[in-house]
Amino acid sequence: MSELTRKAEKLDAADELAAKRAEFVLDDVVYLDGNSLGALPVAVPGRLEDVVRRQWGELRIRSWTEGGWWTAPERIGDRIAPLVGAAPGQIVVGDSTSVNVFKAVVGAVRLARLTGPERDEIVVDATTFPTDGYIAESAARMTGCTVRPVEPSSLPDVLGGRTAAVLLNHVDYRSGRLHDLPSLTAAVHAAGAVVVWDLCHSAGALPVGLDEHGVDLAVGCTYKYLNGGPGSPAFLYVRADGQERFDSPLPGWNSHAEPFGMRPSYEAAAGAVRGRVGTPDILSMLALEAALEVWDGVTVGAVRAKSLALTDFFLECVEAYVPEGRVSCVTPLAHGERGSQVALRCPDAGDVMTRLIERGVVGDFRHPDVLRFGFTPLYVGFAEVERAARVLAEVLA
Ligand SMILES: Cc1ncc(COP(=O)(O)O)c(C=O)c1O
Ligand SMILES: Nc1c(O)cccc1C(=O)C[C@H](N)C(=O)O
Repeated sequence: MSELTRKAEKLDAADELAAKRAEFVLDDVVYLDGNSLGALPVAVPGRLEDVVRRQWGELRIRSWTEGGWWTAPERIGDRIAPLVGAAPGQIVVGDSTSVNVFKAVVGAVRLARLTGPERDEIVVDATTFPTDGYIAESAARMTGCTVRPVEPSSLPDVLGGRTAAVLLNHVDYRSGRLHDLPSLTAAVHAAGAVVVWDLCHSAGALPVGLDEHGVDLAVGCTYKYLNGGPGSPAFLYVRADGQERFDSPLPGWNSHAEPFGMRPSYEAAAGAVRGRVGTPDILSMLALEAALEVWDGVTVGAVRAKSLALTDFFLECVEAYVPEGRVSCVTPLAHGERGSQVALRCPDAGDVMTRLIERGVVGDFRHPDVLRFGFTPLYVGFAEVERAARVLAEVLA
């Protein structure tokens, strides 16, 4: 037994989250792609069966009221809230992340213009996941703004009296770099602008502190570290003291103060409900609700501690096993700058990932040359990490 195998055994034995793995459907594949699609929680199939057969099949329309379907977006938002450091009443679940980026960015420009009508720039993280950039472009055209791309580290240099809104990713999807949410939020506020954070790669992986750091608006998906399933609905956070001024560009009837009043004129509901649009996707939404039960008794702090230990150990194993110079690490080594993934660059990354998957180690490939490995602390163990690095070294040899 090698030294690293022994170390993995010790780390697994001391892992306080180890028992959580049994709450997921897993096999002997090393699954390091939870930053794309989280694994299936054991509770989900049975819950969906009930939702379909009893709630839909037997109760039918009654489920909207008696079964709590109508209030699911806010109820599930409140279940996500503590995971991202938000008090209740500020998060609604629904629609895709892309749609919520649209609501948040247009809403942010409208908020900024209440006090600065001349503001006409939307600043966007230059390395953003593409959908955010595409939507910011469209939001800019609709609001008479221009988009200004910037590396997050240079953000303070471009902020000014013209900045209306700033859209940033908390963790970069490709490199795994964690951006400094507290200081960047403070810089945006000092310029009198409104910030929107995309939490897709941090929600459920590390502490976010939305309320603590005074974030205005945030969006995130639920199918990565929150394990809600393929295409599960996203979430939108609107800070409590901005809700009354939040003017959604998609004011569907579900966000109306009195939706069943069927009135021709629009009056926005109070609270987080104002972020809703139309009829929620109940099957996906209630699958997500069941998936979130794995968080009972788990703190985000414990998840973060294990996440850092997993990524540290993976880097240590890669360093020990992989021939020198064969890959270079794109993810920052400093804990304060690392999300819950490790990205390694190598010229033949596409082929390498195909061969890794054939050998039971699943990560993903991001164009043009990045191998991405995501570590979900609720179900990934240290022995698996050692095995992944060992197989990677064999494939690269
Ligand atoms: C940072 C980020 N934003 C947005 C998305 C996707 O948005 P949507 O849920 O609308 O597909 C992803 C991943 O798919 C992402 O990584
Ligand atoms: N949302 C996805 C999908 O529908 C299919 C495949 C992958 C995804 C992803 O989530 C990709 C992911 N956001 C990324 O960071 O690359």
